[in-house]
Amino acid sequence: MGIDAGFDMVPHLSKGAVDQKNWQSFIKVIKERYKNDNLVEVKPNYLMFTVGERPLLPFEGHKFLRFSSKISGSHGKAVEQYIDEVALVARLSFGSRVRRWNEYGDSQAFYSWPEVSDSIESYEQPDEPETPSTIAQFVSGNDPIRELELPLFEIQTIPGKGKGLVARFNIAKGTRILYENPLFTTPNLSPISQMESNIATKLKALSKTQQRQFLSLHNNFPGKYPFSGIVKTNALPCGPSSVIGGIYPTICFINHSCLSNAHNSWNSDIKCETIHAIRYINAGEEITISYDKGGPSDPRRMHLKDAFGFDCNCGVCSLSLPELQTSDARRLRIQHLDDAIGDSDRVMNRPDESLTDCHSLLQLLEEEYRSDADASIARLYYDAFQISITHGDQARASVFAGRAYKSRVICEGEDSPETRKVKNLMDNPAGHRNFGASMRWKTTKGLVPKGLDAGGFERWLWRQGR
Ligand SMILES: C[S@@+](CC[C@H](N)C(=O)[O-])C[C@H]1O[C@@H](n2cnc3c(N)ncnc32)[C@H](O)[C@@H]1O
Repeated sequence: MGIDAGFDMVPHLSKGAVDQKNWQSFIKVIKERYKNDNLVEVKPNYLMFTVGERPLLPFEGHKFLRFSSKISGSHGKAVEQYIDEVALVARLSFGSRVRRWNEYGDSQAFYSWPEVSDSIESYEQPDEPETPSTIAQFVSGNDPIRELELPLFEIQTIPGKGKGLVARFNIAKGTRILYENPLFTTPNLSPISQMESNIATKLKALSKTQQRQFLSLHNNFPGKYPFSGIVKTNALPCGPSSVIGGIYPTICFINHSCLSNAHNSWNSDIKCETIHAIRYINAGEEITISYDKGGPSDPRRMHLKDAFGFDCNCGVCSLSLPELQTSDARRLRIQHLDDAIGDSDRVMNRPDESLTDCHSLLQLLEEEYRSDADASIARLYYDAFQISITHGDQARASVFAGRAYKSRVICEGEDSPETRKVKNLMDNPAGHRNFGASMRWKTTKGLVPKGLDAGGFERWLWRQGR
């Protein structure tokens, strides 16, 4: 039996410099205090008090919600003493943000247990470093530009490309830059005369302002079918393999780059196209998305010419010949690995090879796209999830789904149906339809190892050295 007791940090700390500095000083004091105490262990990402329910203090303060344990048994007194001491030091650093509570006392715990256990799970893997977009955000962790809801971009003329969107402020990775309902959606109809009359009918149903917005969009295919030309130049598919295209008043001004800094995605719940920054974008920089699916430069440029009617002059297409050859070789290998990973026979019969391919693909994506490959990386981690869960490995599957979730949040946001799907699978990997097809790698979710350093964790995750 026994009672739960501890303290919560309310509100929790931000990623801002002030909170982080205070947390580091707090951790330093705690480390110093317990440096000769063999019940307090220093792990790669947290301090562990090896009494009671083994409460932890993470090194990343923004993740911390609660320090607590059940106070019972022969160690009861010792646990209580640790909680008292740590709470006292925390109070000196964070004042009334430190809220003491116990199960039978007057003061209640602030956070729910699922929130706390999610936060504790996140201690295992450190976050990627982020670059704040303003000084205020650097100091306090809050983003005043977002709070004031200022538009993050303006439409400007871009040399050689017509109009385009340019960032007005520094934009942090993962920021939703804008989202828009389509003016209308349309399938790609044939013959083109039918397409033209279908669009004309849709246009009639729009307001005058919306009609003007449509007619002001660029047309790379002028001639007998002007409406179809505008649609061909500007439509974005409503979903990765959708044959329906959407036309947007602002999003259609975003130009293409083969190494884009933003990602477009159709959110079927809110019926909007969303644009997210997939890397840090500097104020004054052009915001770009990718109109195609990658691949080496010749077929890629041919596709852009055929489908959208322009010769791409982006940074990748303008590389020197040796650099372009290196990029092409990587992109070709990316395509081959992608195809090999999709082979379901291999997933079933030689899953270790499929997983090794996922790992190689991850490294290639990071080399070719640097940190800007979140959409491809989300897909890759989802593939690794599927390989693991097909063979009953819930532990690795939950980690892969967690990583797919993080990447989806960056390029689509928390409210995307795809993001929610991978989040559910992270919590309940066995809920996937392939679970149980084989039990060759059977594990439970609780078997994710704890306390490994980053290299050791990756070797475990990718089943290396087995
Ligand atoms: C959807 S529109 C983008 C907005 C367009 N720039 C405008 O002025 O309305 C697509 C067209 O923009 C131009 N464009 C987009 N990306 C480009 C690039 N990387 N290089 C050259 N032209 C580009 C091409 O004319 C393309 O057909």
